[in-house]
Amino acid sequence: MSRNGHILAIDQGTTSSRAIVFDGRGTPIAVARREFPQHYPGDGWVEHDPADILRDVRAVAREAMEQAGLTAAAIAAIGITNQRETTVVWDRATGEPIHRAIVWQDRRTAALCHQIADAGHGEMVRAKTGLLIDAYFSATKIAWILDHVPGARDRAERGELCFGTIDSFLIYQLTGKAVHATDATNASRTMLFDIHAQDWDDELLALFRVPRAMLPRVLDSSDDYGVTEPTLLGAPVPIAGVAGDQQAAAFGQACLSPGMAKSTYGTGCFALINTGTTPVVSKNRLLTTVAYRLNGVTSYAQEGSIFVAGAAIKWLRDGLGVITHASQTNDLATRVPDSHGVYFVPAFVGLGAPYWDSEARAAIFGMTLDVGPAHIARAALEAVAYQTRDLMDAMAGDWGGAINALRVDGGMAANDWLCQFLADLLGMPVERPEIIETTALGAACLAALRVGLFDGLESVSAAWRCQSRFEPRMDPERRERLYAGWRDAVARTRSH
Ligand SMILES: Nc1ncnc2c1ncn2[C@@H]1O[C@H](COP(=O)(O)OP(=O)(O)O)[C@@H](O)[C@H]1O
Ligand SMILES: O=P(O)(O)OC[C@H](O)CO
Repeated sequence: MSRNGHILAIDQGTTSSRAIVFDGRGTPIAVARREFPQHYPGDGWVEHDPADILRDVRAVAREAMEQAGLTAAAIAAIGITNQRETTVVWDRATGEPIHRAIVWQDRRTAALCHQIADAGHGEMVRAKTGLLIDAYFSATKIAWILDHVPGARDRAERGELCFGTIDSFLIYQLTGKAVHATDATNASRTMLFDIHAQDWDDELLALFRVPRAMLPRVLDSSDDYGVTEPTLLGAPVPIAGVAGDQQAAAFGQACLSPGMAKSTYGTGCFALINTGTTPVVSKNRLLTTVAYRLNGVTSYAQEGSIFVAGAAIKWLRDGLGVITHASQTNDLATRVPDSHGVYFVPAFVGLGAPYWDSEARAAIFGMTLDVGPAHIARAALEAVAYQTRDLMDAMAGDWGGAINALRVDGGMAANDWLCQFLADLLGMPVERPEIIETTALGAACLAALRVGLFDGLESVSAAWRCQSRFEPRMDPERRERLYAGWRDAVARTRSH
């Protein structure tokens, strides 16, 4: 951020809510974070209590401001970024949710999705939304709430209920119920939004049985989202930037021209490549999605979503007990010359892109009696790199042009060994930025553009600085041999 003024970024994620204050040069000066409870009320069901989310977002926003020693007068704007697809339905008059939020990971509508796909709607959905019919996206989650909360469907038809992803729910609440809006990146994850026409689509609304009256207005990612209630920070502050977290990360990584790619390693892994103002339809089961929309002009991305990355490391810690801290995997991996032929396919909740096999389950292959914790830890890290290679090969096939480097971020990107192995396996440089909080930075940049702290996209590129660059070192023969072993292991976990 080139001029005076600070930006408050709110990053509402799957397991925690964060608020980060950025100074005028885009440097984070204060961070507050709270974890909140996950609810698993059924097999494959995952819910969040929107009241927990709202309470924590308010709290972390104030904590970050206090830490930074700032009042609302010093904040030029707020940027919001969020876990995507997660669905909230609330009462327009009171703002009260009528059900807990159904989280993106929730599989309860998988059977409904199979039915809709079997009825032959896949092509139409794909052509309009860029998505594959899957329980991951919001559409069938909304329908589920309308079908299971008594009277909800009629009330939704009458316009008494609002639907929103988490961004939209927060905007509604933080503006004192004044604004019901979302941005184009979040809309593109609902399976109800035509990414070419940039509008909700009647054919999709009819197919998924979602009344138009409950939908938010779709604005640019850098836009006027109203002002916060004075009680939040002591005075009203404009909300000026909004994007889904993976799109915000790509923006914060300055992936602003075609062919630039990022991969975020948190609970899951999400790789995005900017394809410019032309949406590229994947031949390799990747998603086409909105990267950002500025001044009414849409930039698109291709996305590969992997459901388990850091979650496998968490499982080594909490499930298997072979480590006490995730960062120990770095040392364990260097303690052995290789994984001793062990492959760990972390399909704990099925496989995402490019396989989309929700019935596949995790497995560890190739164990002999001399395999120890270091080999397993190494295999778990390697799996993250192999899955990224799956995505990057698919992207390269669709994209056609050169992908010169992969920019990485997220909690796992702190692992040097992983970054080096990733570069080796991709045969491509891997770049880690100085500011690892790229998701929040992206939301801050979007807000900064709107309120004039940034002049244009060049300022976003200038704010990105490389901290470490990992060059590929592995010989190609070894790289391909290792990767062939992974492909074989994946084939053995597939459900069909
Ligand atoms: N040094 C590390 N090496 C490997 N994995 C790590 C390391 N640090 C964190 N992780 C993993 O990264 C994840 C946390 O990343 P984070 O970006 O905070 O996730 P999220 O935003 O999805 O909650 C955890 O699953 C953790 O196991
Ligand atoms: O909250 P995260 O970082 O796990 O990201 C979740 C994604 O947006 C889901 O699509």
